[in-house]
Formats: sequence, structure tokens, C-alpha cells
Amino acid sequence: MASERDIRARLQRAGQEHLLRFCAELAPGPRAALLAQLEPLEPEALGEHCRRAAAARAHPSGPPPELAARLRPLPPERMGTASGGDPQSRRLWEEEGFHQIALNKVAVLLLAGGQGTRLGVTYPKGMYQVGLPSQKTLYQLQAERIRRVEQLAGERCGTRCTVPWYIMTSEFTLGPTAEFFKEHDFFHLDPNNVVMFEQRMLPAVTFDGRAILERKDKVAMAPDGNGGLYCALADHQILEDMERRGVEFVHVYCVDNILVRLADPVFIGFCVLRGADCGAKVVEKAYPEEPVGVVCQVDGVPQVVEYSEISPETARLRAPGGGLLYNAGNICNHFFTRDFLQRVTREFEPLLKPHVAVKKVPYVDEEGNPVKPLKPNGIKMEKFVFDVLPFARNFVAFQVLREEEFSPLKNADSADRDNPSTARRALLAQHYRWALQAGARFLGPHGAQLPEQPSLPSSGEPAAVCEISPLVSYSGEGLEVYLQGREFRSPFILDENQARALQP
Ligand SMILES: CC(=O)N[C@H]1[C@@H](OP(=O)(O)OP(=O)(O)OC[C@H]2O[C@@H](n3ccc(=O)[nH]c3=O)[C@H](O)[C@@H]2O)O[C@H](CO)[C@@H](O)[C@@H]1O
Repeated sequence: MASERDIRARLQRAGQEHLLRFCAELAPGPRAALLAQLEPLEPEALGEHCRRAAAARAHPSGPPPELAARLRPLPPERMGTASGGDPQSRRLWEEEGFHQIALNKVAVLLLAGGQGTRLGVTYPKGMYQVGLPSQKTLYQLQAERIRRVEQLAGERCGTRCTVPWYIMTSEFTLGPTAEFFKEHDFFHLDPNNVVMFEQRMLPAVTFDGRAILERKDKVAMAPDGNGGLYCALADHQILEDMERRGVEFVHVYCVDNILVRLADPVFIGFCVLRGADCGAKVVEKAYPEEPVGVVCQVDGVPQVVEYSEISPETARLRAPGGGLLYNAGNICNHFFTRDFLQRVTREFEPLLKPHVAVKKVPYVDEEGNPVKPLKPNGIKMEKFVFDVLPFARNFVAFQVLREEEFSPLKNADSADRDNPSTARRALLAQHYRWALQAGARFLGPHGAQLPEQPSLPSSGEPAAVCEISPLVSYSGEGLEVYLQGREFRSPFILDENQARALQP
């Protein structure tokens, strides 16, 4: 551990000596904690970070004025579709995806370092449960989908295979996530195949370029954005771990989409057969202001323009057919080859430009009193996971159906959209549709047959409550054998035990 003097000298070089202004009055414990927090901050990098943050803030916020003229929708030859295309291609993609999974060449990588501020919970979002009959959390649903896709690939190809699960956490989420997985016995996955690693943190900075002290003994730090992935991959030798396991293709996804298809064979197969090094799943945007990035081209180069960086006028533009011109909504599901990730970590990461978020950051004033600001006072700098798209040699986008694959949990129930109720409904509506398609009928509490409603408005509750364990079906497959021509009383949970009981 460096001495206080060394650390003070380093901070001086970075122009950030004020971070030690209460150090002398701290008890030994808090003082050691503060010094430990400051020690890893490289003076040059810290100084540069603070200068860049202040400079970025000095430019007018909001979308760059010239952006609209440089934007174009993604050309059709870069797009594939899971639903509108011909079933034969879909089968081929799926077969290819399963084949690669069976060869142990596919991994999933979860971005789980975010703080879930909008949802308003103090624990990692993956530990949230939206009130399903089974009470499963997002992490459990994801773990079970991994187990099922391994099983399906294994059965199809007559082998046993593994889809390793890499989980990027942050200082906020690593401890509780690791604890939660242990408590739940890794949801019956082999712990050797669940690899957690931590992204870096960066200090929040005032508008005049000073790192913020949140308490006398603590610097205000925030994760460096989900594009912190690329530094974290290098910091923790994750690509080397992938190489040792023979992983060639990585499905990167965000934690909060309750319908996420981990290692989706159709998406993987599509990207592999198209020879892509980088891909993104998209859905049609639901409305112009929807907070999703748009996959498009800037100066002819594929890119995601984030919802915070597109102007409302551009977001509202219509195509000749009447739909939104920028309609390809990013759902934070990306495909990368390991080779591409290697190039990113070695060559391109330093070229990624951080994005600026101006936030209310609690701080201590000159007298050391804690202050909760009422107005934004601090700058957080973040990199975005999709900022590497322009470096891809062959980028493809893959459009999927929203009702089958996208219902994000962003907000608390007080918001109208993307909240625990909408996520729960989306999952239950999907499972109800799958059950009807497989020939099930549902009865109400008094035994009367319930009406069938195969298509529901997005806000509607399905006529019957039916939840299907991912261990029984990954994307609606194989349900006829349990459900065909049978009647079930709502609520109905089809888990592994129930499935065994129903097996002819
Ligand atoms: C930058 C980015 O990808 N934006 C996408 C993200 O937006 P959105 O703004 O919703 O992104 P979030 O802040 O929810 O973060 C997305 C994911 O990244 C993780 N995370 C975030 C910050 C961080 O430092 N570390 C970290 O791992 C979160 O835990 C989460 O799993 O999802 C939307 C779909 O739901 C997309 O339309 C947006 O284009």
C-alpha cells in the first residue's frame, strides 16, 4: 500500500488534491479506506478523465446538430429477420446455431454492472422477481434457459455441451450477485462455467473538472458504462479463458429483458452463416420516443445511435410506407466473434469516445456536510457496448418479434411502461400463446372453459395464467406432448415435475 504522501503527490499531479482535504481528521479505518480507493487511480489517467469530462460538458448537450444529415437507415442487405423470412432459412440458421453450441463454441455474456437506478432497487436487477407464479428471478430464468439450450443442442447433435456464462459486474453488483448465485447453488449450473468479473469504476466530476467527494472518506465513483466491457475483458483475461474453452462466438445481453433468449441458436446461426463478426438483435420501435437506441448508419457506417443522442424530430421521421424511418430498435443483444473482441481490446478500445451523462451526485461541501443536490451537479462518463460496431468488418442486424423477445424491466410500477407488471404480463402472455398453440385449453376456477385469446393487446392480461419453466421449453418447442388436447385449471405452472407427470 502506498503512503499518504505518495498518494497526495500523485493527486497533485492530477490536479485532484482536494480529495484528501478531510483526510487528517479521519479515524484510521475510514482514512485507510479512502487511501485504498485513491491508490489505484493513475495520476495521468485521472487528470485526463477530469479534464475530458469538464470539456465534454462545456459543449452543448443533446444530439450533435449535424447528426441528422449524416444518418441513414441500415440497408436491407445488412438485415435478417426471424419472423418475416422464409421458414426454410430460419431452420437452417437454427440448425447452424445448435451445431455451434454443441461444439462448445458459444458463450453468453451478461452485462450486469448497472445500478438499476430507474427501477429503484438497491440490489442487482437480476435478483429482481416480477411476481411470476413460480417467483423466479431474472437470474434464475436466464440460468434455466442456458440449461435448456445446452440440452436441446446436445440432443440434436448427440453430445453433451456447455454454454459458459460470463457475468460482468461492478463494485455495486459483484458481492450481492456472487452471494445470490451461491445461495441458489448456481441454479444447478456448474460453478466452473459461471465466470464473474468486475468492470472499472470512474470518479464523477464537477462541471469545473474536480472529482467529487461523496463523503469525507469516499470518492463518488460510478461504473464506466456497459462499454467498460472491453477494458474489463482485458483486465481479467476473459478472452484467454474463452480461448481455453474453445469459445468462438459470444452472445452479449443486458440483464433486464425478461424474454431474452440466451445463446439464441437462430440469431447465432444467422450471424455465423452470414460470416458476421458483429451483430445486433433489433425489434421494431414501438413509438418514436421509446428509450431504445436505433441501429442505423452514420456516414455510411453501421452504428447504434442512443435514444439520448437522437433528436425528437429525427426519431419521428417517417419512411415512405408510413412506418418510422429509424425503426430498428436496439435491444442490447449483441453477437461478437471472439476474434473481433480480441481486435477491440487490442486496437480499438482506446478509440471509443465516452458519452457524457449529467447527474445529481451527492457530495460533501467545504465544511464536510453531506449535500443531496436538487439540480444536476456532476458528470459521469460512460462508454457504450455498441460503440464498437463501426469497427466491424461485417456487421449484421437481426429483427425479431417484440412480443416473443423483448420486454425490458427498467422502471418501477409507478411508470406506465417497462415495469415489473409489463414484464410479468409479457412472459405470461407468451407462455399462454405457446400453450394454446400446443393444443391446451384452460378452465377457470369453477371449471368453466375460458375463452381463447391467441392475440392480446400488449397491455392485456391473458385469459388464463400459465407459466412454463424454461427447463421444459426454451422458445415454445416440444409442448404438444404435455398439453395437446388437455384441459388445465388456471393458474397452471408447467415445471419439470408437472411435465414428468404429464408425459404419456
Ligand atoms: C448503452 C446501451 O447499451 N444502451 C441500450 C440499453 O439502454 P438502457 O439505458 O436501458 O441501458 P441500461 O442502463 O439499462 O444498461 C443496459 C445493460 O448494461 C448494464 N450496464 C450498464 C452500465 C454499466 O456501467 N455497466 C453495465 O453492465 C446494465 O446492467 C444492463 O444490463 O438497453 C436498451 C434496450 O433495453 C437499448 O435500446 C439501448 O440502446
